[in-house]
Amino acid sequence: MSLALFLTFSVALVSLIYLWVKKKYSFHAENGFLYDEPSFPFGSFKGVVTKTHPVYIMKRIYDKFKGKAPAVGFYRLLSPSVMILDLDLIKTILIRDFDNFHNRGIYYNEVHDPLSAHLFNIEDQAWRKMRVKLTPTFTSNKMKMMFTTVLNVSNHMVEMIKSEENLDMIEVKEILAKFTTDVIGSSAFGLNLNAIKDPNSEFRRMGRKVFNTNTNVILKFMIFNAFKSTARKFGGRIFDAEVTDFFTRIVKETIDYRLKNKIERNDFMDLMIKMYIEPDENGDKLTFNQVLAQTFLFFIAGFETSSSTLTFVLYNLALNQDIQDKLRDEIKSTILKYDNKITYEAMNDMKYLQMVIDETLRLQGPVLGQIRIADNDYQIPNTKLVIRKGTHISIPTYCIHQDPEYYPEPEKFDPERFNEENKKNRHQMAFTAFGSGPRNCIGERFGYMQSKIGLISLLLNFKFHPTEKTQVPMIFDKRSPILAPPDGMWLKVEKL
Ligand code: HEM
Repeated sequence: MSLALFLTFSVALVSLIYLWVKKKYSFHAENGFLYDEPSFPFGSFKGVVTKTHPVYIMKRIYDKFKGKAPAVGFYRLLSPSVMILDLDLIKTILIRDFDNFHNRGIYYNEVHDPLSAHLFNIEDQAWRKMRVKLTPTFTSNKMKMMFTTVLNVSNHMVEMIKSEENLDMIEVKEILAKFTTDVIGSSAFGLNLNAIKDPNSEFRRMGRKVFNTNTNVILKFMIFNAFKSTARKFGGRIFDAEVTDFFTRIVKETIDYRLKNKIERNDFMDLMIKMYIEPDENGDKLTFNQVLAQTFLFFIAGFETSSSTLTFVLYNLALNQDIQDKLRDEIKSTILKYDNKITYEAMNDMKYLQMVIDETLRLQGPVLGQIRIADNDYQIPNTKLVIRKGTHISIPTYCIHQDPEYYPEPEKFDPERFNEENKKNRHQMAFTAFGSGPRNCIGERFGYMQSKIGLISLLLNFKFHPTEKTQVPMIFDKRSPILAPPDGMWLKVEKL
């Protein structure tokens, strides 16, 4: 090829790419939306992971456009997204018009990446059927049955902390992650994992592998999501072979062992095994891969969210000693009322405990927001704006939780925001740490229960203080998919 031909070809190619990108980035303008000016190739997310956490980018967009329109456009790489700013519209999308917004539009690949085809990601009828099947796992009755198992695990955690030689500077995030790993291991897999005591716990290592993502993994996830059908065609996998093989082996061994020894434990695995071997009223059974994916989801959804919540509760209590003392007093006096026993009923009677957890979820809730995808074109009520079919929708939970219109002095930790009266006077959508509508968090009860049990045990035995390594103010770890402290959570622990 001559140089002139080569140059002509290159110029033509660059011009074509330029026009294609320009067309992509004109989507919101063409649809009449206010939008955040994108820059190639990250769209609105320039500097994500390398410089900042996506939640700060979302907050910049929210603060700039809130009050100017019910919704604003932005771009994830080249894909258009719409952030919903108005609370009434959020309610309409999540609840009233749920039929048009029932999917999240997240990449999954049943064939090449079976772990990814779980309840959080799957769509349409497959999601509906699975949600109906899994809902009975999380009733109050089921929680009550698992209560003692969780309490036993939390007692192990207390013993482990007591045996530490130096309590002046302890990294509590890792201890709490081991606690919730053991809780999920025992309640979902029926295994006595002992990650708390075992520094080489395989389960904990797998958990770290899934959540301690690096730039490559996050970029891969963004690219697969931006080009879903191509990624599917080429067998794109989010989870690496080691994680897939580990969970496949554990689930298979657990099922085989229980079936062979006729073991029934009334836990999550039991329910899955029943759905695996017994057809439902339509004659459908779950496949092994379906069982595998849901069990894996319960593991990843269950341990990191709750351990992160617990980590931040301890952080907030260390920085607010008066609130810590008040909460400990409530725990002690409530237990006295219940024959000096920590019971399911006593736990549910601790109203201040609930308020402290909710205020933590407001300030540092692990999940940044809710996502949905528009099934069909959708005209935003009382406007001419139309959200086009296939557009990604973002509900900016973190930004709403930080909005001074709903929470005056938003950076202040104040559990009273969640007393009955304040809750009643606030818009229902101003607090959505567990999402809302038919696709909300299915594990909410379990998340609260393990967080509460962990806190009751810890506060009865220890007092928590900040150290010089405790970060104030908190700047979230830019590499973490959920909100997490950047270098662990270092606190001083005083034995009581
Ligand atoms: C403090 C703890 C937790 C928090 C803050 C939390 C938060 C959330 C949020 C915000 C969503 C998205 C809801 C939406 O899009 O409307 C979600 C979904 C989900 N969560 Fe949780 N979660 C927690 C604990 C758990 C636990 C313990 C489990 C299971 C053992 C769990 C399982 C799930 C599942 C399966 C979904 C997807 C539901 C669906 O698509 O139908 N979560 N969670």
